[in-house]
Amino acid sequence: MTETTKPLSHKKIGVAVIYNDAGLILIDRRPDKGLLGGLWEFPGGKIEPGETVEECIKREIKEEIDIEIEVGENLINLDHTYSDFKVTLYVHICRYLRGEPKPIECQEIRWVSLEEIEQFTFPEANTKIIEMLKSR
Ligand SMILES: Nc1nc2c([nH]c(=O)n2[C@H]2C[C@H](O)[C@@H](COP(=O)(O)OP(=O)(O)OP(=O)(O)O)O2)c(=O)[nH]1
Ligand SMILES: [Mg+2]
Repeated sequence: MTETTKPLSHKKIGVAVIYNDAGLILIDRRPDKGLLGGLWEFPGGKIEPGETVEECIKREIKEEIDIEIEVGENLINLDHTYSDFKVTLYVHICRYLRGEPKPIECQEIRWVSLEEIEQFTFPEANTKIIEMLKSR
């Protein structure tokens, strides 16, 4: 018997952990329909050809949430394999600058503390990110 295995698609994603001046972190809830539907995430999206991670993060946050941020240090880069695709998440710590957050591509946005974040369900790949944030 011959097994044909299609290579998994591999997405490279810039991810923002955005802190405001009160020390809260911005999270958003993915649409119910589609991939990882209804789960909470840190805002971000696909890195386009020719773009740096920092440029990607700034652009995605403007497009998806309509706020301005300062992209700071790299927290972690991590690979994760879901059942039918792979991701590499390039995660940066960011600072909220200005603008009223708007749920343009998500269903809900919240500012939460690191203690509260436990109560929200994130994709599997995020476990490590949250662990890293707690150990800082
Ligand atoms: N932005 C973000 N994406 C995350 C996190 N954790 C995690 O596993 N991901 C995954 C989910 C998605 O597959 C991918 C983000 O890509 P995306 O939301 O821009 O695009 P997508 O794959 O949902 O949609 P598509 O354009 O491929 O149809 O990274 C996270 O905390 N933030
Ligand atoms: Mg996205």
